[in-house]
Amino acid sequence: MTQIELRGVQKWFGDVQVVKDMNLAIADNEFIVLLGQSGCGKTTTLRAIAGLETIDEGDILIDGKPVQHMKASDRDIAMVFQSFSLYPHMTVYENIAFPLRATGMDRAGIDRSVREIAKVLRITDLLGRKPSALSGGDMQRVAIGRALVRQPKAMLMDEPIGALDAKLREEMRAEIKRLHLQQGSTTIYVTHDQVEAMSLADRIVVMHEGVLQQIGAPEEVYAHPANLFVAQFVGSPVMNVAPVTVSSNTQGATVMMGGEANGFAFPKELTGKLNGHADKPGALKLGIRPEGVLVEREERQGYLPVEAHIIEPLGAYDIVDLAVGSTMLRARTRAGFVPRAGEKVYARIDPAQAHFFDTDSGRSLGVRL
Ligand SMILES: Nc1ncnc2c1ncn2[C@@H]1O[C@H](COP(=O)(O)OP(=O)(O)OP(=O)(O)O)[C@@H](O)[C@H]1O
Repeated sequence: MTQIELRGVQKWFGDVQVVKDMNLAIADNEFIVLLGQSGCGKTTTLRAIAGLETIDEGDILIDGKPVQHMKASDRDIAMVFQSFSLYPHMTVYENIAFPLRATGMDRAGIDRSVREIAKVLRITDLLGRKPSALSGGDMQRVAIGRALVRQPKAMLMDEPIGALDAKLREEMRAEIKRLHLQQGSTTIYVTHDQVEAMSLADRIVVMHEGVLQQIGAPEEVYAHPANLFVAQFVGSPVMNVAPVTVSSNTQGATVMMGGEANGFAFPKELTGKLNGHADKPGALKLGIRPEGVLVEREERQGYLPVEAHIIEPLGAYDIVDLAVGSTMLRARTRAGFVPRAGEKVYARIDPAQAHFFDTDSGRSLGVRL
């Protein structure tokens, strides 16, 4: 049982505040991913939890007990870094056994634990090798084995697979997930890669400039981003965001984009849900993911004529840039659906997938249609 809680954590490096009033409660066995751009304070947060960094204000609690004044070695937390940090002169077996030797465990106990974790990580065959004879993925398996072997209260991982090539990263991602499901330890994982975050996390914590932006299950963060930063950081290709104006009559609402001539039809309840933003010029931005921009080759009721500019074939599907007046919208279509750039096609915005944001604060207005 390990719960971790951050209450009002603040951290400065000199004059620069890198973690701002961080509050977070992590449940036992939960896999939490801290996601954000380089420099947003993820690593500092992780290191503070591990005890490798002090904090200036707030509390860090492990199982309800404040630990911010406790030494790293007394917190019983294991950490895995991007650089593998194995002892080069020791075999894989000795590397994994090392943390157990320090605890004074007897030889038979150590042997049992090392073999058990090696089996889980499928590296039994490698126990006799030196790190120099391992692939990058195997080195990281060993580093994970060494971290897990003493059954720590929690496992912290800082971009553990960031240095591996794309194919291996995908493999290791699946393996880390399997390991977590099998071992079930409370895990905090740092990455700037949103695909990694989406695929691993029970909950994602999105950070930006030291400030927690949103905490939620991957599907929640993807489907209901709290603000423009989250909306454009999570999801690939990036969500389209454009300034819009909204007008309405008895039939329905119209969302204008890229000039007055381009109006997309929306249900009439939209205006009521915009909290007065519809009447304020410049107050609104619409966000729509490429899969929410629907494209047809033939004219259809409710679709606007638009011109296809660039077509990016991505194998399973295409990403097509569509000029809607002066605004460019990226749509996701079936492969080859729009045959050529320059083609006139017809587009609609799926109201159920549309997001509306306050221009000034960037906050989502929480409109659900
Ligand atoms: N020891 C330090 N002294 C001064 N500034 C630091 C120190 N460690 C980190 N910083 C700064 O604090 C900010 C947050 O760094 P941090 O490493 O936590 O970010 P990050 O989101 O993990 O980024 P990355 O993915 O690049 O590691 C950065 O601007 C960084 O330059």
